[in-house]
Amino acid sequence: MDSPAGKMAAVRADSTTEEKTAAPESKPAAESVRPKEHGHRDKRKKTDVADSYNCWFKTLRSLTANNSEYFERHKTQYSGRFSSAVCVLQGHADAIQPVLEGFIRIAPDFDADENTPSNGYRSLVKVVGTCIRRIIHVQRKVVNNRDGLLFQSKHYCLELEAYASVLCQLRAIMDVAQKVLAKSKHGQLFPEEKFFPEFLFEEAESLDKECFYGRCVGFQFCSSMQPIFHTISTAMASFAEAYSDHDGQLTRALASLLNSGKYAMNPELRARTIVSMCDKADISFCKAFWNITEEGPLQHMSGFLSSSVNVNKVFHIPALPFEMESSLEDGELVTITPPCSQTGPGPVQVRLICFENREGQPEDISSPILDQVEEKLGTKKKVPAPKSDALIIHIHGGGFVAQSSKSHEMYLRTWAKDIDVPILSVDYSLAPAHPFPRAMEECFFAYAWALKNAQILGTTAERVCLAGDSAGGNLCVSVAMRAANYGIRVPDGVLAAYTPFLVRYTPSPSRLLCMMDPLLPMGILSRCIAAYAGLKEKKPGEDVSSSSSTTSSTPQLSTPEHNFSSARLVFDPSPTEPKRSGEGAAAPKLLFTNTTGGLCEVHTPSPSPPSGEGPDHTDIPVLTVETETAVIHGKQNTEQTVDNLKEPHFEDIALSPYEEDSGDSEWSLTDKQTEVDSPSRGGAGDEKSPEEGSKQMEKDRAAEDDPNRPSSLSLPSLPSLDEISMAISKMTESKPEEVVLPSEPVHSPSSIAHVTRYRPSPILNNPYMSPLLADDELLKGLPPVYLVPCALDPVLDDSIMFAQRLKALGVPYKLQVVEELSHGFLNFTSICKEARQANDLCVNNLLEMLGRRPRGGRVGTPTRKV
Ligand SMILES: CCCCCCCC/C=C\CCCCCCCC(=O)O[C@H]1CC[C@@]2(C)C(=CC[C@H]3[C@@H]4CC[C@H]([C@H](C)CCCC(C)C)[C@@]4(C)CC[C@@H]32)C1
Repeated sequence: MDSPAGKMAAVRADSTTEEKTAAPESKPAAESVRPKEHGHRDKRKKTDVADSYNCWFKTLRSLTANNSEYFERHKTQYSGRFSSAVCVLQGHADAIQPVLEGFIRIAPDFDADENTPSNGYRSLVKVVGTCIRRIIHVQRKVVNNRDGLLFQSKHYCLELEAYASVLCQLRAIMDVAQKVLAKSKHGQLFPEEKFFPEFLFEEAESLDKECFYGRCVGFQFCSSMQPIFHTISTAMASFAEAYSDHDGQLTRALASLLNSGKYAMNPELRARTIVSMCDKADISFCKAFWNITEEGPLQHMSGFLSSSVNVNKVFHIPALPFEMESSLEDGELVTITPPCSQTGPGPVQVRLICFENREGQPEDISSPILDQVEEKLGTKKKVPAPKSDALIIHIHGGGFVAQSSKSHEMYLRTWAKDIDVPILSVDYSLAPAHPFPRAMEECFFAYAWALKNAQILGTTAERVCLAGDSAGGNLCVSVAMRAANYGIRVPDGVLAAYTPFLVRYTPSPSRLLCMMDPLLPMGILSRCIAAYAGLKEKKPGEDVSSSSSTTSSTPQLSTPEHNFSSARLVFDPSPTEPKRSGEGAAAPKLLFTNTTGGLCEVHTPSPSPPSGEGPDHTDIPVLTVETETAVIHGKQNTEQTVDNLKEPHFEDIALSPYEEDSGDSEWSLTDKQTEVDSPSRGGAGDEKSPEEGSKQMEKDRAAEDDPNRPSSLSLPSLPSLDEISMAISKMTESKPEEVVLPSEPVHSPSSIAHVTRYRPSPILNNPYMSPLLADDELLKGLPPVYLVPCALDPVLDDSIMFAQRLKALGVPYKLQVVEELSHGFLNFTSICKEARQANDLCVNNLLEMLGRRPRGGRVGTPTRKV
């Protein structure tokens, strides 16, 4: 087998090829994989970015002045609210502009490599830019329509008020981001551990997040994602209500269908429900909602929306130890023992998906229904297709607490058809019933078993890769590290889409995006961490010093506090050597090796996991196949005239939630932000000199070189309430009516009580839980890693920092940042064009790992040269 170093040479980057071939079709990632430009083009680009931002702020000011003046003169039912909304949001815009410029200036220092201009600071800048442009769009519509008889004054007023609140909270988030920056070392997106910033969590948690879940939900993403987020958040709010009133997944699904109308009609009510649910709901709510497509009428969705496959079977890998050849020493055998942590040994449920029935696969593995149909149509192939030479082992996401191979079937079937390789997806046991390291052990066991038993999966497994999204990507990397550590064959590549690599309560600029993320709100993320780590959530006022592992200084993984069988099974987090064959091979009944090869004594039989907590693990000695039906199938100034304002300018892009995205490059800031230097900001014309901000930062950067200064980076501070009020009163004398919009970021005292749940714990230092914490030796064993994060995803920084580590260690990697899409985009491939393009990118990565030609001749040899 090729050594990782050998493979590295084979997959080394030729980003120019990639750019040329990928750009037209795969917009989401192509922008961020575009190589750095040089010379005059590069300079022009920097000026473009600076100009764009200047223009947006100028345009906003002009429109605000125009609308403000208009509504002062024309008194109508909503005129007061209009005046106050536009003035308040202008106040926030003025306050945020110098801060934004500061971030634009420092952001390039945090990129993983010069060809990938992406990190959490860039993302925050981008989000603020998008918000400003949406406000411009709404204001321009007001200017265009306000004199018309059919002018929907209430609608536009509510829109502007909503965006005023969003901008207000963005100010607060930028403020928290500055504090994160101040605690971070140069180039590091995560602050140092010794600065465990509880106060940051307090601030972050206490922000009023409702504005992000109402009518502006998902505003940061591309236009085609917005109806999706309106639907999901409506479903989430109605499910939350149904969840508290009913038991049973089906009744809840039906009740939420009935509730959905009111939440669809009332975005503010929806937002309140979601925010309150995120504060209060426990992990079982997430499980129930995230699994909604697995039961009831939605369970057949994938059948209609995705490709048909001939093989789609669920079976169990028996909990029996087996031996494998060592990849390190010829002839040596390594014993692979069944997963045993927490609940004792148990089988692992897997799903085999294959486009066609292949040689070696058991007879009954193809679909009887499909067989009958094909027989009738006379298309039935009597002879199975020959064995494939490749295998994909897939590990699904779901925050470690929910979902299964079934909920990810939609894109897996498409992969099975497009790549035409058997896919084995692992239904690992879920937290909190099965905390770390159970899932990792099961995935590793399934990986090793699949290598050993490849022939019955219809493959010779000459090329094998691991692929996972979100939490599943994390598990894939851990499995690959473990394979290297065990000395067994490592996969030929790992695909990790939007993956968390640091599963602990560490802030970062991109993580601040969870304050507004429709899928991964902060309250839910923190509960996923606690569930996976087996930590008990600390209730306000509760003393955890005696109850938890948090106070333990032992480096050993401590016992999770719930759902723990009486089996004394302790997982040693240190990456020790596995048991070699003949060194006391396991006796599966009572004594068996634990995950690291040490002997464990079982005192009680392993209980079956409760239903809904992962696969039903009854110990079965043979491979069993469950039959499941295979489904066949921008010069403007304040003197600008109204007419000018009505004219569409270069920055007048489609911003309405339901309007088609223009696809203009203005949308995609990342590629324009490559190496953004200090932009000259003299022309903005506002009292707060942005240059002051930049100079201040320059000083800070110089001071940063002083090794004796612990916190070195800082940005200009936000203007105070008084400054904002003065700015507002300068623009208008009118007082707000009815709605009082915040002129300073609002904190909600009710949620402060929940911050107590963020606390460090030794278990959160485990490298198999957080590969970013793995030592160099462990990471060096990894095969090429293909990272596909999303620019607007809370876990973006995880991939950026992981890529930085891999780069430093010489481990081949490829980093392609997907723009404008949310975390979980693979789940939206059948309903969103951009998600489909991003999926194509993942497919091409997989093809490449498997030694095949990429589809459409796109994507050359990608891995960055280190
Ligand atoms: C001060 C700073 C604070 C920082 C705080 C710390 C932050 C910690 C950060 C990282 C730690 C990592 C923790 C774990 C990460 C978990 C990652 C992870 O695995 O997350 C996945 C969780 C499931 C999900 C949300 C997802 C993707 C797709 C989603 C699915 C799409 C459609 C599905 C709907 C139910 C369909 C409904 C259809 C209809 C309208 C009825 C939906 C929403 C189900 C849930 C998934 C990502």
